[in-house]
Amino acid sequence: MGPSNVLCVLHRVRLLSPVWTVRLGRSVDCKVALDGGRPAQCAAQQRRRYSMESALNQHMGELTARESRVLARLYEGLVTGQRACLAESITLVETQHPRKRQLAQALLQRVLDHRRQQEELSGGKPLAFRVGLSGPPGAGKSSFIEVFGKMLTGSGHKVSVLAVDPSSCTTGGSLMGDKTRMTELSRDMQAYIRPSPTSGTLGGVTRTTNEAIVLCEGAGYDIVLVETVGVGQSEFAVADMVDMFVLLIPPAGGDELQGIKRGIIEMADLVVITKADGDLLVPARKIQAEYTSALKLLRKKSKTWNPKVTRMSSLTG
Ligand SMILES: Nc1nc2c(ncn2[C@@H]2O[C@H](COP(=O)(O)OP(=O)(O)OP(=O)(O)O)[C@@H](O)[C@H]2O)c(=O)[nH]1
Repeated sequence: MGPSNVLCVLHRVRLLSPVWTVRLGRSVDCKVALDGGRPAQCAAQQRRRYSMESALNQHMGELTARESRVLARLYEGLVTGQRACLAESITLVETQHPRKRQLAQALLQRVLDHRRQQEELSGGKPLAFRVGLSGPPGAGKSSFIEVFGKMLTGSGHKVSVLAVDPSSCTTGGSLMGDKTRMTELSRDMQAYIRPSPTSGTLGGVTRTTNEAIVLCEGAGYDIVLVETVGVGQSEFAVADMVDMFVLLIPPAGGDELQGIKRGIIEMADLVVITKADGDLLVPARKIQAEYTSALKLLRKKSKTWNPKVTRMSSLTG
């Protein structure tokens, strides 16, 4: 058992994902809000898509010559996969400055248009797969992402990691997305790691994260991992933006099922019991059995997918 197990599940889910996201019956508003690039899966989604596009157009005032140059530079750099331009573009969408917000909206519009063209060329298949990863502090999320991310880049994927940390709103910076937590992956040229500071509200998490996802996809990253600390409301918003939501649970710490909000368990498509090695292997097995029973009691969300519980170790596989 190990990250490769998760990779297998991910591949299976990816095959199902176009029908699956809709069948799960989730609110897909967040995902569709800025996601004109995905093939329209139902009339309602299409309606939302058009209303978002017209909203974007309305907000776009006249750009100055300098702004147009900045926009062209960022767009060209982004779609040709330049990491510096991706970083600058994400900073732009995170801004609170009204004029820069307009520029960000114009950039997003161009990136969405580009992605739509790319998707048409690939026969309507979504170009990227989004995975949300959540768990309590210390669950082993960054260790898992490090190993899992390397495995994905090793099999030819381009991976971006967005670390959402709503607690950082007072400083405006992100504490959680510190690159030093994923040293190997941050050196990998096929991976891009980005803390995603928020404007402090749930709406802030939703907007900036959603827009950052769109930019990463526009820059050619075909797997987008969104990491949240499973202690607030932000993971509910993130769960709605992704194709697959993974809950990471550590084996130690007492009554784990009590400690995790039931609602988050209900959102999970895959539960991963982390640190299943050494002395923690036995408790990991026990928790795996508990979660397997707990998930059986929950209402089935999808006809095509049953949430799974697996265990892994970032140290031993
Ligand atoms: N034995 C063992 N320890 C692990 C494993 N994965 C992570 N750890 C340890 O668990 C601790 C927390 O790991 P992190 O990966 O930083 O956990 P996190 O969920 O990202 O933590 P936050 O950044 O606080 O949210 C570290 O001391 C790791 O060395 C594992 O697979 N096995």
